[in-house]
Order: sequence, then C-alpha cells, then structure tokens
Amino acid sequence: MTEPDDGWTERTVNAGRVNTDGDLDANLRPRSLSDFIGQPKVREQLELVLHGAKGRGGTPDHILLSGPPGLGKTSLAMIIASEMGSAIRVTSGPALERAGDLAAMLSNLVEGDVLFIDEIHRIARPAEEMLYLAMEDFRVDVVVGKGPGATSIPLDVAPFTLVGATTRSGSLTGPLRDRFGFTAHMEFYETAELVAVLTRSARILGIQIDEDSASEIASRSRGTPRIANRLLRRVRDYAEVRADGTITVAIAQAALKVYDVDELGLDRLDRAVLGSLVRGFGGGPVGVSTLAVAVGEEPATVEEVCEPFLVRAGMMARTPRGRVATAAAWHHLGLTPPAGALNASWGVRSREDQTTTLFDDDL
Ligand SMILES: Nc1ncnc2c1ncn2[C@@H]1O[C@H](COP(=O)(O)OP(=O)(O)OP(=O)(O)O)[C@@H](O)[C@H]1O
Ligand SMILES: [Mg+2]
Repeated sequence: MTEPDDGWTERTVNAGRVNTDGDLDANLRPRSLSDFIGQPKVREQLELVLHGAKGRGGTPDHILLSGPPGLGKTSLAMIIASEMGSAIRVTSGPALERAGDLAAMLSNLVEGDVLFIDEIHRIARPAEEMLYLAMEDFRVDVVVGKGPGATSIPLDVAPFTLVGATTRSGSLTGPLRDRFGFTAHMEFYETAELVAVLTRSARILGIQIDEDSASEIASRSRGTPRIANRLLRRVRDYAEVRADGTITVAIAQAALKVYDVDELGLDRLDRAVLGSLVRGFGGGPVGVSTLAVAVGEEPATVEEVCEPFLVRAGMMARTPRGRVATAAAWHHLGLTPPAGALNASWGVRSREDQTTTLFDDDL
C-alpha cells in the first residue's frame, strides 16, 4: 500500500513495513476478532461497537485505530469489515492528494461499506474538509469549474463506516478526530501475547517451535507482532540452514546474535546511540542532532526509530536539556553508572506505563 519511510528498511527489528514481508504478512494476518491475539481492551470495546450496530441493523460509527507501527491496525480494519460482513475499500492519506480522488472513492461506496484510510494523518487539507462532510452528513460537495463560474454540486454518499489508522494521532486535526465515534488505542504487546502470536504464526508457516524458544524470540520483539513474525522467519532460516529446521532456544539465540538483536530487542543502531550517549557524552544531556551526527544517522531516524523503544525500555529519557541515559542504559552496556544517573530500573515497562514517557517533552 504505502512505502516504508526511508532508512527504516534494513533493520531486522524495525516495526515499519518492509516490502518483501508483504505477502508473508498477509498470510499471518488474523482474520476475525477471536483470532486476534492481545489488545483485550480494544477487542472488548470494538466487539460492543460492532455488535451494537449489527443488532440495530445499521452501520457502526467511524473508528480510529491509533498506535505505533506493526501492532495490528490494518489487520483490525480488515477484521471490522469481515465481522460486519461488509466490503472494504482501502486507500491511504498520502494517496488522497486531491479532493477529487476522495470524492470518487466516496461516491462509489455501497451502503455498509468500510472505507479504510491508512496513515490518515497525512491526508491533504482539501480532502480532509471533504471528509468532514461525508463522515457527518453522508454528503460531498463536488466543485465543478474554476473561478467565479464554479458551482458546487452536492452528492449523496451511502452510509459507510470510515476506519482510519494512524501512528501519530497527535498530528490529526481536532475536527477530524472529533468525527470518529470510537478511537482504539493500541498498546504494545506483553511477552506472553507475543508467544501466542509466534505459536500461531509457526503453525501457519509449518515451523517447529516450543514455548521456550517462542518466549526467547518474543522477549526480543519490542512488544510488536510484526517484529516477532520477522524474527521468527530469520530464526527459521538459521534453523534450516545450520540445523535440522527445528527451532530450539539455543538456535534462536544463535540466530538473533547473527542479526545483532540483543536480549532486550536492541539492535546495532540502538546500541550505537546508547553507546555514544554514555561513552561519548558521559550519559548526557545531549541534543538529538548531535547524537545523530555521532552515530552517522539522520536525526529523524534516531528520533522516530530508536528513541521510542529506548525510552519505553527505560534506557533513555528526553529532558528539556536533551537526551539522558538512565542507569539501566549503563548497566545494559556493562558499565557502572555515575552516582547521579537517572534511575529507571523497571526495564521494559508494563502495559500500564506505556502511555506515559519519562520526561517526555517531544523536543
Ligand atoms: N493481534 C495480532 N495477532 C496476530 N498477529 C498479529 C496481530 N497484530 C498484528 N499481527 C501481525 O503483525 C503484522 C502487522 O500487523 P498490521 O499490518 O495490522 O500492523 P499495523 O498496525 O497496520 O502497522 P502499520 O502502522 O505499519 O501499518 C500482521 O501481518 C500480522 O501478521
Ligand atoms: Mg497498517
């Protein structure tokens, strides 16, 4: 559908989409709400929204799916359509550059259809304004002609359900956000849930794996099913090439070592960032651009790819004066933290903590 952002593709632990994973991802997608592992809250809420609408014989309210990449937003959008027995039309924010593109999609909808707009925060302004009217009044105004002679022709749109997905709900405009009747906030997955994801994927792909090995992979998957599935495929390669194809704990560990994924799911770049912060800047505070130059990466890559996980893992804090390494970061690199080091000894934080970030000022 949409391309992954530049610079994200070469990382094994990157949660973003990688083109070659597309077909495999499609096979592994859960098909129904009961097939969907984890996210108990979102599942319960969604079940109520969908069953409520079904009971009334109407279309469900518009639904916004919000959360980091690879947690199952696209999968859920497909599930919503299939649970409602509806067709799904798929597009994305960047594809809706002109309002006319959206008008064409909207006017082709049949009653009850699900319109899925991925990366809805990237929708262009004119299309967004057209969407307001369509969401609220099931109507679009199509402007014909230019200048003083332009006329606007109102067109009816069949009652539909808009499902929007976004990795940045903060960049959605207020009016757009307000028009969704329900927002599902997707959380990172617990290790046990990722073990269930991996066990399911292994069954579908015909891979032999026991619970301990699945747990070994799950704990390095950054709370993200897409990463778990990707690591599973890399470990399978290793098991098939270097052994008899069966995945054991030792094989999982050896394979992930080859791919530079450590016990916490940090990869080479994450460790370079932490290493530079700790060894090069005495633990900080240091600005993100300086840090990025030190590891030879774009600031955006460091900010969007490495930092969210490092902060969530309690290794780094964003403070008003810059990035700071916590005591956990020093320990992770096998070093003794200085006396004044920030304490964040909780490691990867539990679900309850994930929505708040330590000193997160989004600098
Ligand atoms: N709850 C789940 N149970 C089982 N597998 C899952 C689950 N959620 C996600 N997956 C797996 O992770 C992959 C990625 O999920 P999906 O494409 O739905 O994520 P996304 O949130 O849409 O990501 P992006 O923001 O990059 O579009 C799916 O192909 C599927 O294999
Ligand atoms: Mg998606």
